[in-house]
Amino acid sequence: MTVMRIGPEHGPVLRLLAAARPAGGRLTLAALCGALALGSGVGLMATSAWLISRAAQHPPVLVLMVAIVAVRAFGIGRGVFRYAERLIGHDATFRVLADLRARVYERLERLVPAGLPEARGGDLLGRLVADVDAVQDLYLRVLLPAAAAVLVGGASVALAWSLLPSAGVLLLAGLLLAGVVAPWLSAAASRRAEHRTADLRGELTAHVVDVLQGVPELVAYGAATDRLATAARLDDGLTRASARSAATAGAGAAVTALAGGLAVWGALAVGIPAVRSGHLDGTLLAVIVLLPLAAFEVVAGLPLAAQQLQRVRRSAARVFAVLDREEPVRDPAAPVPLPEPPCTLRATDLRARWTPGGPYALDGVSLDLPPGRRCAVVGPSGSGKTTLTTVLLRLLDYESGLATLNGVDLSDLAGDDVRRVVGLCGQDAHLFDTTIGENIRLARRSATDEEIRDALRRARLLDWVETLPRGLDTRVGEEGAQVSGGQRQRIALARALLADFPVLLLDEPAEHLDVATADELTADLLAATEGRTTLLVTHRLAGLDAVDEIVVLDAGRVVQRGAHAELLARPGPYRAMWDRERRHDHAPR
Ligand SMILES: Nc1ncnc2c1ncn2[C@@H]1O[C@H](COP(=O)(O)OP(=O)(O)OP(=O)(O)O)[C@@H](O)[C@H]1O
Repeated sequence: MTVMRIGPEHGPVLRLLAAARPAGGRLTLAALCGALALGSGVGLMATSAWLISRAAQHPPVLVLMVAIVAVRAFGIGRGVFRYAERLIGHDATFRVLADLRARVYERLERLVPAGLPEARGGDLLGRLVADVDAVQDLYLRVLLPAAAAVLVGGASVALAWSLLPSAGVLLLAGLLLAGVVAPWLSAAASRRAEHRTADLRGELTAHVVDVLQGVPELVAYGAATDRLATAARLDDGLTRASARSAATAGAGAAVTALAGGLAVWGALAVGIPAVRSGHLDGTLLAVIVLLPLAAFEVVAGLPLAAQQLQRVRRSAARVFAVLDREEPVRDPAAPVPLPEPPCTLRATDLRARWTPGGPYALDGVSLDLPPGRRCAVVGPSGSGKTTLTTVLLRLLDYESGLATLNGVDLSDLAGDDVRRVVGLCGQDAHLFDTTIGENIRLARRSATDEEIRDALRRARLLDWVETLPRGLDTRVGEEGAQVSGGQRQRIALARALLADFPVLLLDEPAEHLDVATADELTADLLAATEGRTTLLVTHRLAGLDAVDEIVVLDAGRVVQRGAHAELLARPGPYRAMWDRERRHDHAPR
């Protein structure tokens, strides 16, 4: 049997169903338990109705025994099956969600930084958390209740029909009104509101994250009021959309209650004449009258489910938009195995840009990094330094020219393999809210405390760590907030040193530090990387006499290259940058 392949050309709901295929068995079992729970409810009502009527005739108690046992069984079964349905249904759903969330996260990892130019952090967070959460409703609140409603609704109609066909027809009509027409109307009325809800929630999360991250600037510039007003406006929109959804849900519930009431009256209207004419046993009248009460419980959740389906559709579309996003760098179908170290990284005449048709951020850049060589790339802001490291890390494809690792084209290697050999310590290296030791151990889980100390020693931070009462176990706070900027960068450097990448890229590691701290850090990291293949991106020139070659970039092109002394010896951009830096450093403050 061929299984239909579901892909991006299909709707989001169909794709969610396909995503649940591995949990199909569990979901079916949950649906069955749900149907048995609702069926027990209907059975309980019908049997109790008969029992009460029959008991009023004072028959021998043995006549009632089977019904009494059935009432007990249905009563217990209702609770047990409901519990089993919740347990199995949630277990299956959370497995599907965990898998989906992991897929979204993996895709985000591959998309950043070039594949999501317009993305906002909060919106992505919303997609990863709230939207993935929202799709659980498809399984728990739409599929399972709908499956149970079809099974139990059908069985209830069949039971009513077998007792009195006209009561069966009335029950069927009522159930169709409450279980098909009301949900359809609810879905139609709430489609816009539900779609707006998912989008507004994403916008509000993005805005709130943006505001929270910028609290110091907003307070300093007195701009908080404006940003809070925008948050309040988005929140109002969300409240209005939610109120509309709630009103529609209320209307759906009202239609269901009305249909249920009409079905009870209808059953009375056809049942009494049937008893009078002898077509229905008097003890069964209570059964056909009370049966709709239980049967309508089966469809009561469907208008809300139809509404939730709209919400799920929108959230799923937002999740699939991330999953379908084209990767900025495509791994080859059959990647070439990673060459063994020592490694030579070479770039020849590289041209690369961030957007197709946009300006070239790198326009003919060549670079040679044989084992042990240290190069610095300098140049004004926007000259393409970071773009070069991004290409060498295989996070952005180059358009022409060639970049090779031991002679193998980077494009023939898997990106993850390249990043096993070429490591980055960036200007905003992230510190996790844990201890200094754990932040460094991230580079190598098996590292011993002694190896971590050694990395810290090379990053010139060990003396400071040893003065701390808790040493390596000192917590660094969120984003390293409890350590200074210089210490943060040194922890990141120690991490990169511990990882022991054959080729190390350092992208402006001293960027956010004051001049004295920055120069000290640069000197220390140059001492720590002696003899290692290193590319240092910087716009400060102090200390660069220690590297083998300096490449000067401007507007994506190499405008000068050579050793520090050579470049200073002749007029040119490097000497102009150097003179500017000196003047700035010696200017009175
Ligand atoms: N993620 C990105 N998406 C789109 N364009 C980008 C991105 N990153 C950089 N660019 C563009 O590429 C060009 C080179 O930027 P790049 O960040 O490489 O310069 P840089 O020399 O590292 O600058 P700085 O010293 O300020 O970090 C710039 O015009 C910049 O606007």
